[in-house]
Amino acid sequence: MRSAKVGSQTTRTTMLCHTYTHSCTTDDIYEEYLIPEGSIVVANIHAILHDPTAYPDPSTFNPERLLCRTPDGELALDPNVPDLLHAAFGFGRRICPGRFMAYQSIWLTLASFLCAFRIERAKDERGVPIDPGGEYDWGFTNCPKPFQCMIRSRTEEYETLIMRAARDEE
Ligand code: HEM
Repeated sequence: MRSAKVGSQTTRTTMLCHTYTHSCTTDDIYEEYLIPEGSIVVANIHAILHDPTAYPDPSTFNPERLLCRTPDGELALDPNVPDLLHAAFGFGRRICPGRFMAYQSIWLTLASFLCAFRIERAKDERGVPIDPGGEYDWGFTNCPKPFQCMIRSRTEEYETLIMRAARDEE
């Protein structure tokens, strides 16, 4: 990761282009490039979050990369791994104002979901687990391509609760 002066802000980025988002308030130099005043600049968040020097083997789904053991043997967030939030919500004056709500909503949704459901690979007709493949669409934002999986409630109690909530919604 490198630092680039963009207008009056300092932005951590690996690639700049003149297409979208931040508008330079003065002429600026990034490496050998002149970025004239008024240029629109977008940070390549995908490249930042796939920087192999910060996140080795970045395309592998490996949430453990963010964890370490404390001297007491407890699991904790590894302070040596750059925080994903540094880049995911943008930068400077135009940083996403919904980031706190988004982050808390994602945390609550995932924690509730994982508490109530077990997610496993789907099985074929012979009972062999089907590998989801891990392919992604390409675009301005990337989503996984559709894949099969098996979602089951972890306990009968959860199942009753979920069925009751679904009935109440009808
Ligand atoms: C995971 C969820 C979200 C992600 C990853 C995300 C990411 C981003 C990013 C990258 C930007 C551009 C920042 C920049 O120009 O540097 C942005 C802008 C913005 N986001 Fe979000 N966002 C999320 C959720 C939300 C939510 C929940 C809200 C509102 C409740 C929201 C409202 C906005 C607004 C209004 C802007 C434009 C800010 C401006 O141009 O001044 N976002 N977001």
